Amino acid sequence: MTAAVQVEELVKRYPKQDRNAVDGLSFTVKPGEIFGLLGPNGAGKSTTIGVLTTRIRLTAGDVRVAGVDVMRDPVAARRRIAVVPQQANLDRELTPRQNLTFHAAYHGVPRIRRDELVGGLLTQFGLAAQADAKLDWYSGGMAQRLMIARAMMHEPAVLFLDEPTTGLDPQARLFLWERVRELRARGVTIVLTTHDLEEASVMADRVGIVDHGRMVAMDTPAGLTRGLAGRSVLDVTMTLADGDEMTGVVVALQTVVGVDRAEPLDSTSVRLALTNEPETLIGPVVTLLAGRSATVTALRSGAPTLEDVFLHLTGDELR
Ligand SMILES: Nc1ncnc2c1ncn2[C@@H]1O[C@H](COP(=O)(O)OP(=O)(O)OP(=O)(O)O)[C@@H](O)[C@H]1O
Repeated sequence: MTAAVQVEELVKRYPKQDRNAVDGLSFTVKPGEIFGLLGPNGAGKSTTIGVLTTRIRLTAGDVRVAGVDVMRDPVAARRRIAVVPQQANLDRELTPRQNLTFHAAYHGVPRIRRDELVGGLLTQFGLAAQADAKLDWYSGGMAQRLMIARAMMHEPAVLFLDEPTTGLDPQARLFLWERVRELRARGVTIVLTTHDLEEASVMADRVGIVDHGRMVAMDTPAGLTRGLAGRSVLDVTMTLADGDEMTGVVVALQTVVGVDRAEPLDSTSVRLALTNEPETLIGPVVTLLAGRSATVTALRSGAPTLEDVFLHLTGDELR
């Protein structure tokens, strides 16, 4: 079976830069899969998507979408893909229906097929009632739904979604996730870039974590968290002594044997990634905090999340 996306040893070096933005990246996405591409800022995700969507010329490597080589035949590649950017780029002079039909016409979809598709997509994305209204009053959620519906008008094999639910409320997010799953059920392959690790773990069949232009891990979300087996987490909520600061507490907790990493969750709580069982850490942690005159008000242990995997692999320094 032809892979929906095939990236082999991709290298991209921007002009006048002394290092590669993408540095020998390889991955494959199967047809009908939702693949999440994750990574810290500057890791090389946008550059990779730019190459896949023919916007950026690669320096070296072999990149194919739906079997088409993006360098050899970018026009054919563009016919097989659709991109939904993070920023709304709808035509506000047009109605939602016109946004869809004009897009399809631009892509050479015959009128009969356009008319067949438009009604179904407006209904699927919950936009049928406003199909002929002015776009001006569209909410962020509606605009995002319309952009995905529009992207589907030329029936792409692969859909690229950049941060699809950033800024949406929980209802809008769930609605969108459901629609994206429906597209997958119809055989559309989805490549998702996101900083929302919950979105990645809920939505993606597989996740690739990129750092410094390389793939540092690739598996199902469950497989990635299993990889941190034995590394449970302990969330500690406390009242600090007057004059004490969370940064100092975090540094101190980092020194406790069995604590792999400590990171502040907010001004009163810290998450500890553990290499030992949580029960064995409660005593030392409470004692250390008591020594700083801090009072522990809540303790919660749990399994690692995709966020823990992400931080474990990419470190916690700011990029
Ligand atoms: N047009 C450009 N010219 C020069 N360097 C660039 C250009 N675009 C990106 N870079 C650099 O390439 C590297 C990868 O950037 P890229 O935007 O692909 O990362 P990213 O993972 O998408 O980051 P983010 O999550 O912040 O969007 C960064 O070091 C960035 O500064």
